[in-house]
Amino acid sequence: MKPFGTPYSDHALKVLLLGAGELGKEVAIELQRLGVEVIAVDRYAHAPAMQVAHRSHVIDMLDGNALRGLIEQERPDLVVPEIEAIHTPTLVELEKGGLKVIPTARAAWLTMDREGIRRLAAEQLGLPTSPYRFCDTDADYREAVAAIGYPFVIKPVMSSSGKGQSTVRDVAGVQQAWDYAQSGGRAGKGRVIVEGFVPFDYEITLLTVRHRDGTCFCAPIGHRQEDGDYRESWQPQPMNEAALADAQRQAEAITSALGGWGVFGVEFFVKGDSVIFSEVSPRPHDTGLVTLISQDLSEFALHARAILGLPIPAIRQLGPSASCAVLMEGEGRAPRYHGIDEALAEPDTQLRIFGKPEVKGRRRMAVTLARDNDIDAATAKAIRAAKAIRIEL
Ligand SMILES: Nc1ncnc2c1ncn2[C@@H]1O[C@H](COP(=O)(O)OP(=O)(O)OP(=O)(O)O)[C@@H](O)[C@H]1O
Ligand SMILES: NCC(=O)N[C@@H]1O[C@H](COP(=O)([O-])[O-])[C@@H](O)[C@H]1O
Ligand SMILES: [Mg+2]
Repeated sequence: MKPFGTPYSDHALKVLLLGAGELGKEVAIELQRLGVEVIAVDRYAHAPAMQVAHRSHVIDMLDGNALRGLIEQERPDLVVPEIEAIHTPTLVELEKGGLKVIPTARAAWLTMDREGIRRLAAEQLGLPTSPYRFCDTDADYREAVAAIGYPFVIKPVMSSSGKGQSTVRDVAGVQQAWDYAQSGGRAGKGRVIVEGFVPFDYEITLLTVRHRDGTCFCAPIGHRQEDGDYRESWQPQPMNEAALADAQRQAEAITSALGGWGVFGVEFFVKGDSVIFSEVSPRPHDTGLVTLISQDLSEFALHARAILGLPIPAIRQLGPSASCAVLMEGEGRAPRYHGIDEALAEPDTQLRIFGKPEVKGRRRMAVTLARDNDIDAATAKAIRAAKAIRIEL
């Protein structure tokens, strides 16, 4: 293996993070600990990962020319996508010329669009999924609704964190859900997916790590979502052996089809023994923030090790744990955080404040982490800590 260099020198090992949010901030910290030079990129200044990177750039990552220009200027050893909204065809092109993209440019391209990953999972690999249809027009949509029936979930094909997503229970909600999907996608108006609603018992994220010595799995993470965005997550989610084995089999199938090295967040719905694939992130997952307190190597440390070609001989569980997202709603800049002392008063509790410079609408600003004797106690403790925090604009 090549020796690691020194940051700011001409032999530095350079990582370009495309997306500089809270997940990238933790990846940047882990890379820094290994002496890697980290360059953070996002659409706005002072993004969380920029605050801990060696250097940063503000560009529109959906602009192929801007993206190409920056990569040619920085000449990184690795490009690490942190969000989906990137001009991935440019990454595919540059990869042909030798650029290394994590996990692969094709994986970033396929997963930025719900259609790419759904067709790969359901039609090529035969994984069980909800029934689905893709629609471009109002007429397609009406046909899809008739075919799929109620309740259904509609999402823009390009969106994340529940943006533009609705669950529709009867005919009264059909039009409003279409209008919301047309305004909530990151690429503006366009294609949507209509999915049959899966009446699951619980849902999980199975963090799957592809590294130089093979594939390994973290213990399953259970989570609760509201408006398509995660509120609390906990680990380990109890599962029967058959369901866990099936989830691991499906995670292995989808991640090996995507290829490359790194952490993947594979999302499943579980009903009884049946495990239904939902989607996959070829990068650390927000519900995996719990691993900051539940594992000796968090999902961010695992991502850093995997992408650098380092060994992962073991992942140690530290005990039942939970995370709770701290959201803020409103409009303004430079918020103040009150109640941090109260939030950290109980043992085995931690907090990460992301340092986001601005709020417009609803935004995740921090996360609380807790460990306890069981997942219910850990979740209740993480929620108490989150409730203690008041964010003032
Ligand atoms: N077909 C479905 N049936 C039942 N629930 C669903 C379905 N699709 C989505 N959901 C619910 O909405 C949540 C968010 O959906 P999904 O993961 O597809 O959105 P997302 O915008 O990609 O979110 P993220 O980027 O945070 O992963 C799911 O975790 C689940 O709780
Ligand atoms: N579900 C995906 C997810 O959690 N992504 C995380 O949120 C950031 C965007 O936050 P913002 O919308 O507040 O800028 C992203 O950069 C990533 O860290
Ligand atoms: Mg999801």
